[in-house]
Amino acid sequence: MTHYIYLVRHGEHQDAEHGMVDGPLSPRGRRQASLLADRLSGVPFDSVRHSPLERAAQTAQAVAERMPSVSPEPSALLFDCVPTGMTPDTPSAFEPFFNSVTEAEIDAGRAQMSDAVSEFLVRKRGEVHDLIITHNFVIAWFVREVLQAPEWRWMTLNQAHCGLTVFAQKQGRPWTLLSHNDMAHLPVELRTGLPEIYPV
Ligand SMILES: O=C(O)[C@@H](CO)OP(=O)(O)O
Repeated sequence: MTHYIYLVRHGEHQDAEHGMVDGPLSPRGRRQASLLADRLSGVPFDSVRHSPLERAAQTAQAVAERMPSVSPEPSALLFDCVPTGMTPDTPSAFEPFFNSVTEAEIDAGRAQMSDAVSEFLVRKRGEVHDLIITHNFVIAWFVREVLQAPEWRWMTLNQAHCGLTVFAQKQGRPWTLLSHNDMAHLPVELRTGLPEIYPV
């Protein structure tokens, strides 16, 4: 009996290039969400939870349209957030980003991620399939947590729009990262949301 958690970053949103913090999916984002729904259509999901932001809610809706038995539910623990600040080990290339984030935002992000890990990374009994549709930084934090990597490393992990990351846990075993940012369901022109240059 295995508990699976499928983590997906929402599809591309319409006004991302204008710096808008939220918005509906772009036409490309709707295609990504539809291909994601095809990809996941054979999975017997027990739950679908998503960030309350519109781009994540619309991505969850696209999956639910293909699977009438699932009812997506929003969770405030899956909002976009910044889980930690700059540390002595963080690559200096990230300094401009962290300079733009306030201490209050980081405190809130840290508290949110602590609660999210307690809520979502908990072993459920039996064969379980949970889907989580959320944001790049939230998935990065969960992956870092499963790998037990130092805190600062979340910032170096990236997921494409509608990329698929899967965790699994067998009874009595730790969480395993089965796949990370799998984009096999997305044609090359829909593989968006990754950095053009990866800072190291
Ligand atoms: O703003 C971003 O780059 C990421 C951070 O998590 O958010 P989103 O996945 O919503 O694009």
